[in-house]
Amino acid sequence: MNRQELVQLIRERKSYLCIGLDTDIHKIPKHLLSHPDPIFAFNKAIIDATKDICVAYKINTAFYECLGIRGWESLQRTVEYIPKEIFTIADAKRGDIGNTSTYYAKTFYETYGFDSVTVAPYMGRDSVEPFLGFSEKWAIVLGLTSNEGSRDVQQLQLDGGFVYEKVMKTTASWGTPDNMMFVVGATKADVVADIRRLLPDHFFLVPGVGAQGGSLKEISEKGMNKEIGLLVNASRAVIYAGNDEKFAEDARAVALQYQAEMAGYIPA
Ligand SMILES: O=C(O)c1cc(=O)[nH]c(=O)n1[C@@H]1O[C@H](COP(=O)(O)O)[C@@H](O)[C@H]1O
Repeated sequence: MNRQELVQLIRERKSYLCIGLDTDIHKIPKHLLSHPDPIFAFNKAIIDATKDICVAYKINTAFYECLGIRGWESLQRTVEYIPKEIFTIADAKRGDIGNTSTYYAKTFYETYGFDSVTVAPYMGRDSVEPFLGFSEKWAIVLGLTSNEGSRDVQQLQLDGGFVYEKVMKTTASWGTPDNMMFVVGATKADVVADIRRLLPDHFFLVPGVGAQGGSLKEISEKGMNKEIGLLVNASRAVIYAGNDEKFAEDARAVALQYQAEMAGYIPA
């Protein structure tokens, strides 16, 4: 999916909601466990219940990889089930020497057909560039992450800024706002306006609302650009809103609350 299509989808749906399919076999409703593929059964119900109000689904591969071959099958069924007009993110946080990154990129873009993959930029230019050479595919690079540990390295002070600022500015020069986005944690709303000034045109993937306590209001007010430029992810707060037969309905109700709030922040 290209940037124009993504922006149009956001405007049509008045939504920049990304739903995180962090589907944990231990947390899904018990009645699904008799299904031949419980993870897919859960995801299918969530997708059916929310596909008209979100613009992206983020599949965190950890929850699938840990189940071995069956997990990869659930992942594949899920990504194939997501309607083509919705942006898909493989949240795999990859990045290695160039030769290996090329095969990570092929895995997620070609074998599984995702629109994007999350990438850790620590190994530098040759580890990120292989994710940028595919038409209408996106590398979503870790910028300032939502977790406590972001203080350990990302928020260290350098001459003239923080490590994360240097990393984001440098990494941005390897791609364009048409093939690269950045992860900016919702829990870091105090510096989002500064990051937006540094990178006025890029999309930001913003995880950390809901279970991690980030503010949708603050992130929206400080992080939006003229093309909206935000995908705000919620995983647990949406998908585990309920835990019985009506879990998908409960997920929709929470997703609708986010969407309604987002509609209020999108300028006419
Ligand atoms: O890259 C990510 O998606 C990510 C980056 C980050 O800084 N913080 C973060 O929470 N995430 C992911 O976003 C999701 C957040 O899940 P919830 O806290 O349940 O909404 C998880 O899949 C995390 O792995």
